[in-house]
Amino acid sequence: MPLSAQKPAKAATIQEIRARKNQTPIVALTAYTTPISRLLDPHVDVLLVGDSLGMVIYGMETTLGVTLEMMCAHGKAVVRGAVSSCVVVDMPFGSYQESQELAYRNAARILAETGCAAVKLEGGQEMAATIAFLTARGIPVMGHVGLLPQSFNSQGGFRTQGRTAEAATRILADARAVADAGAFSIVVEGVVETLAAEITNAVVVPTIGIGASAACDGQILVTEDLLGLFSDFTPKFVKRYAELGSEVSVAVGAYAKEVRARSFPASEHCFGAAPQAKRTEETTESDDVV
Ligand SMILES: Nc1nc(=O)c2c([nH]1)NC[C@@H]1CN(c3ccc(C(=O)N[C@@H](CCC(=O)O)C(=O)O)cc3)CN21
Ligand SMILES: CC(C)C(=O)C(=O)O
Ligand SMILES: [Mg+2]
Repeated sequence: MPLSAQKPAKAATIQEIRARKNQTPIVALTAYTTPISRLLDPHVDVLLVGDSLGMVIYGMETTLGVTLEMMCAHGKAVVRGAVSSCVVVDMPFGSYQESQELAYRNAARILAETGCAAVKLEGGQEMAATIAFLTARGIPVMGHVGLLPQSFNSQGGFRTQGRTAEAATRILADARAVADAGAFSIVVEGVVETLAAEITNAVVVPTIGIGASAACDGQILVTEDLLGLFSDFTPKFVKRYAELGSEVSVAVGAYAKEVRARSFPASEHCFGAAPQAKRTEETTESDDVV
């Protein structure tokens, strides 16, 4: 295959994202499937295959039940639809916390199976050594501090973080540790604006906020949230740019009504019977002309 027929190399994209510190904001969104990946790709810098897929497309109540197999399957689908954006895949709960070696094995599997550019993992100072281990061995890592959905049980639910001075100091130290360990960017989730600004000023890599104010170097949202396709909950930080859930409901309601009234399918949706005159002895049921 000639080089020109191949997708543009994504390897440089990590450097491009890293270089966006204090530049124009990084635009990021989640994607879990090829068609959504294709639709979003021209508009965004980063496509995150988030473990939020457990809640958004598998109906789980938290992200704790998401598996490596699910992340690999959806990661592969998103990479297929992405041309110019940098695809990052979340490491699921239990796939990286136990040891640096296990984290490396699972991150390498995600990169090898999906063709994504980087992985993301949740955690601050306690994950810094793991981030250093991966980045030193060729696996780009996006960090994630503040509200950590995989720490649902220890953070007391999906709660805004860093409200006390002590907590804010710890999260700032988390972000510093993750940046020092070699992460190329950091998701900052669910923290008050002053803390998001402090973190963004303190680290040399871009911060990508979700529920973390405009003080960050970029923004990310769950795509289904902004499209109005997910309504189990709507956090305060979500802005709905469309109401596709309502549109789906209207369209499907119209289809159901027409099927019941036998007005769908109409003649233009039907394969006409072959004209009698053209039928020959050798025509069989199976090769009937449509
Ligand atoms: N669809 C979806 N969107 C998300 O943003 C998202 C997921 N799923 N799944 C994984 C995590 C969970 N997230 C969440 C979920 C709920 C709130 C929430 O209800 N927050 C309250 C504030 C709670 C508090 O601080 O006490 C809010 O009103 O925003 C926040 C983040 C973010 N992530
Ligand atoms: C919301 C983003 C940051 C995420 O981690 C996810 O979608 O899983
Ligand atoms: Mg996630």
